[in-house]
Amino acid sequence: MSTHERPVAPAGSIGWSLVVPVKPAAVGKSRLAPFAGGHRTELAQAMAIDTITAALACPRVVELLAITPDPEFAAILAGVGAVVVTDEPAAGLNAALLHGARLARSRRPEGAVAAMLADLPALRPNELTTALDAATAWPTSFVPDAAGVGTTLYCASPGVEFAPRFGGPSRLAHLDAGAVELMPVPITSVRRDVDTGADLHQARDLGVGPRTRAALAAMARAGDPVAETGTS
Ligand SMILES: Nc1nc2c(ncn2[C@@H]2O[C@H](COP(=O)(O)OP(=O)(O)OP(=O)(O)O)[C@@H](O)[C@H]2O)c(=O)[nH]1
Ligand SMILES: C=C(OP(=O)(O)O)C(=O)O
Repeated sequence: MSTHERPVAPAGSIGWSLVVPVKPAAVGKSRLAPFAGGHRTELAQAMAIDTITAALACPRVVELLAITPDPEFAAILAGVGAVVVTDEPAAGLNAALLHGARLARSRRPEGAVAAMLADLPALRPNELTTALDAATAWPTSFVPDAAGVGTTLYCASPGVEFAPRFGGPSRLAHLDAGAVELMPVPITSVRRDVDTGADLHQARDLGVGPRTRAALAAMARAGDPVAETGTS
């Protein structure tokens, strides 16, 4: 467990265990390769660290479990305050999330559990608070990604089965499974996932965290077109 100082949740609010999956940076964010070139690994790591740092600043997040098979990156994530979990059973995203959620519930049996993707570099802690507070009204709920196709946050209230269906058109998969779409609430930064150069431009305009800003500056120095002009 980290000894990092955490914001204090107001009395009466529900605390969440947040499970955040992170692929090894060397293979993750492959769709950014055409735009980030040699900076892709650095950028993928920077976005994950900014996402996790912002989530840990949300007072509703009691514990953040980062799931990664990458030991070097695990040490960095532990350094910013995450509880690091190994990627088991190494059977893809939803299996890793189920593993993380089981562990979260073994640590906090009555707790609420959510899964959030690690590619939200403009995440605002107060907007995550808004989303998690809205989620407390429903057994299961989710936040669609900015494109309205995927999902960035999936939430299961205390005692409710945690059954994430991330991957591809997961908005529809979560709706089909009976999860409630948390819209419309002002949570632009929770929806702003980054898969492409165009997404990166949008996130930069919203305001990314310091690690991502530094990675973009390094890309700009190297003459990367997205970092310099925002074109994809
Ligand atoms: N621990 C873990 N995290 C995963 C796994 N698959 C995906 N993720 C994470 O889940 C989120 C969404 O992943 P994807 O969209 O599949 O992959 P990506 O790395 O974001 O991007 P692409 O390589 O361009 O598909 C990211 O935070 C990934 O790091 C997995 O098998 N294990
Ligand atoms: C896995 C997902 O996200 P993406 O592939 O867009 O990162 C998803 O939206 O379910």
